[in-house]
Amino acid sequence: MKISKEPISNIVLLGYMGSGKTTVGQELALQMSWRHLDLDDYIESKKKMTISQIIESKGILFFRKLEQTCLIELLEGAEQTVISLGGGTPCYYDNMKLIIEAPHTRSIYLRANVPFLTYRLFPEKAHRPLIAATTSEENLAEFIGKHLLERSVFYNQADFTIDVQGKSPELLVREITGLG
Ligand SMILES: Nc1ncnc2c1ncn2[C@@H]1O[C@H](COP(=O)(O)OP(=O)(O)OP(=O)(O)O)[C@@H](O)[C@H]1O
Ligand SMILES: O=C(O)C1=C[C@@H](O)[C@@H](O)[C@H](O)C1
Ligand SMILES: [Mg+2]
Repeated sequence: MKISKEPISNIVLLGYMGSGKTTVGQELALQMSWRHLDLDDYIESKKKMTISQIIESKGILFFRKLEQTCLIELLEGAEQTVISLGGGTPCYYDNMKLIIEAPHTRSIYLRANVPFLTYRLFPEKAHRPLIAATTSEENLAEFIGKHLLERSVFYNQADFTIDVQGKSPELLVREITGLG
């Protein structure tokens, strides 16, 4: 965790798909009267395409490079801002280093377990290109289990971790604003 006498002026939310980064980020920004920026939304409005369309037409590598460019743009301009990342953002290139070293910025991992993510994501898989093709909850759980294990190495580098299971967005916002 960084040690800084400067006040925190940005919060970055990270975690697996479906952990609530967008939902909690919106609520947190509202409560703090800060700006909310969602990296997936930023990419989509910049390219005027959905993430699914970008990955389908240009490929995953193009998307990951674009994601890093956009991450840097958001971090550079941020002040009193809550930034909700995409699920994979911290796990590519040196993105996690960029997040950790961003000035006046606190990173928070919204952690959820495999059964919870499977339950939440299965009905919503259609607009999430990495899991859209999974055919059953069992297949999805197996995919998430392996994927989360690989990604946790990056997520665990966040300044703070909060477990999200069974908590409303409002309760999560209270936990986040109560962090030291
Ligand atoms: N704390 C919560 N309580 C109840 N439902 C929630 C909560 N957080 C998120 N949700 C719901 O879970 C789903 C996924 O949430 P959300 O889109 O915010 O996740 P995400 O982490 O931004 O996912 P992605 O990485 O795909 O962008 C949405 O239907 C949302 O309404
Ligand atoms: O977990 C991931 O790799 C992704 C999550 C989404 O937020 C999007 O950024 C995209 O669908 C990729
Ligand atoms: Mg999101």
